[in-house]
Amino acid sequence: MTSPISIVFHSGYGHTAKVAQAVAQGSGATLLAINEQGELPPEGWDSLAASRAIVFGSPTYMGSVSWQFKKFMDTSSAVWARQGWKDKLAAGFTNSAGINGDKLSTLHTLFTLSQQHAMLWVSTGMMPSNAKASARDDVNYLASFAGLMTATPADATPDEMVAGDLETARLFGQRIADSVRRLG
Ligand SMILES: Cc1cc2nc3c(=O)[nH]c(=O)nc-3n(C[C@H](O)[C@H](O)[C@H](O)COP(=O)(O)O)c2cc1C
Repeated sequence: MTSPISIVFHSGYGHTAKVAQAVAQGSGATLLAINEQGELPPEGWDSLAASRAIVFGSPTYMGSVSWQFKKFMDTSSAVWARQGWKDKLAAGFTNSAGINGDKLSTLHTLFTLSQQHAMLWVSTGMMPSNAKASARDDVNYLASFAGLMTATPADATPDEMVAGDLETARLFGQRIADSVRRLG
């Protein structure tokens, strides 16, 4: 059976793809990768049209989404014109090198995209790990509420990503799947 949840994402070097896979593990979502030309796979737009929830994912490049993701955003204006995604659930995630790195700016871009499409935004719904005893591997160590944030040191490979961040991504995926079940 096709999943009611799609994850549409771009990843230049494989790190955001790893996060997307973890969100998919938690949510059972279908992955739709935007390629280096900023294009969806052939079935992509139809899959999005059939989805109950769409999760947007992009690396943070220069404090915003990648140009490939922005091309997808601008192409989605055709869907916007007929309000094709109205009342679908939406959520977003971004990965970058810095612990901060202006990731919130990217999440705001994804949120604004969802609101232009009249979608219903799902937050992380997770408490932060922000106590003295908290460790980098704890769930939601980056303390993000608006959407999922993960941070990968600039010289780390996708296989060296922080396990706690990937667990946070799985839990975020579970919350999106729960939201789909609850809201129908
Ligand atoms: C063009 C470019 C711009 C970047 N800008 C930022 C930035 O603004 N903030 C940050 O923390 N990291 C920045 N980075 C680092 C990436 O976010 C980081 O390497 C990330 O893991 C890349 O994800 P990807 O492998 O999915 O492309 C930038 C990397 C590139 C290539």
